[in-house]
Amino acid sequence: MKLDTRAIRYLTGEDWRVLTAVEMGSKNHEVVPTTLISQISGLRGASGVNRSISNLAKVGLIAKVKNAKYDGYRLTYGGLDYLALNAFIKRKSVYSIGNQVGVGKESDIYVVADESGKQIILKIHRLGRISFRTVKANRDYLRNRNSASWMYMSRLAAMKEFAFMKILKDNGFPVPTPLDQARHCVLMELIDSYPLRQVTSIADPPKLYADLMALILRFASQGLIHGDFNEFNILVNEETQQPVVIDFPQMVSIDHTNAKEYFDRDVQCIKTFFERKFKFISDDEGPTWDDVKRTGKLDIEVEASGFSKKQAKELDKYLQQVTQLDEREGGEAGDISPDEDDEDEIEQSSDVEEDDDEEEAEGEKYGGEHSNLSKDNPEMKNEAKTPRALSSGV
Ligand SMILES: Nc1ncnc2c1ncn2[C@@H]1O[C@H](COP(=O)(O)OP(=O)(O)OP(=O)(O)O)[C@@H](O)[C@H]1O
Repeated sequence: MKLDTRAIRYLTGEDWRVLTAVEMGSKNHEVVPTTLISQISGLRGASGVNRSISNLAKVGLIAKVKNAKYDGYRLTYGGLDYLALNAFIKRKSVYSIGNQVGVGKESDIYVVADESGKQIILKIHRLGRISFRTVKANRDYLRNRNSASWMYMSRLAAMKEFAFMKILKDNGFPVPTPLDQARHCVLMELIDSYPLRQVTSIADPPKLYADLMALILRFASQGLIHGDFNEFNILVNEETQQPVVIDFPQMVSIDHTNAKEYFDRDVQCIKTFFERKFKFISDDEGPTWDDVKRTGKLDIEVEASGFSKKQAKELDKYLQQVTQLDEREGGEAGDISPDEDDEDEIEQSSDVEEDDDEEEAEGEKYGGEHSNLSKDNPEMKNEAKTPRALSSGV
């Protein structure tokens, strides 16, 4: 799923209203009927609405869907991306967009720039991209019998990530500074470092190991467990050797039912990695659950930030299902975007751009591992220094 922003500057005010109407309509309609789009958009005259619908479908922001009872449209990931970007542009958080620098299992990472030209990171959450070739019942469950569920879950992941990053940063943890959040997207400080997995020179592995274990304990003392603390989510600066932790949608409280399991897994991940990569085995066992002494309660305080306990539970339930299914499938869950997954329902009209080849190629690229495009392709990193302006006005 590529972020193609070429059309953003050509959308008219009416197009934006219609796009927003499709988004609103999809909250309770899997396929939003044209009449409803027209009604929500508040635009007078069917011709204007139809023109916008056709414009939006042409650039793949909405897709026509044939339903048993009626025809209508649904928002695509591209459409949701545009809405989020537009919110950032209006708030002056984003001015231009650069290159993709990372692909996670459930997100895309881009370098963007604000109005002053400062480079920042845009993380687009894409939950539901991993769709499962298992029984349809699983897919239906994951989607809550509603295609809007991938949008909702991706938004929850972004909200959670932003809320946790904020409270962690405010409390002196080494995490990127969170800058803004809209829909399923988060803006954050760009850390000029590579994931530990890719860093070639670690001057003092025992020291970094000790620092990371101390960090796991420090999180826990504040009531939190990262839950995915591994060589992909720890960025290490090659000069200073300082770690910065990223990726928070799976963070849990030390009071969570599976807290001990997650804590032990975080510790074990670091141990295994250091042994494999640096042949380093520590003399001591590393921190255990018994070492955790609560001195703070960021897990409770974060609830006041706009990401509620109820939302945390919903996301947690979804992520647990995904993990279980992934394990059952031996980690070979297919990478299929919601856009592609609904393919059989989509009318293959010239109005709808569905680039299947591209999706397949991307699926291979993810291959269960992260590929940091900037590291592999230095040219891309340079290109990212001249992000493309998004809005026409400026
Ligand atoms: N703030 C940042 N600064 C620099 N690079 C970043 C930043 N955030 C993410 N990245 C890059 O993007 C990659 C993916 O980011 P992240 O781990 O947040 O995505 P994810 O989809 O949650 O990954 P996962 O597959 O672990 O679920 C990172 O490995 C890193 O290379």
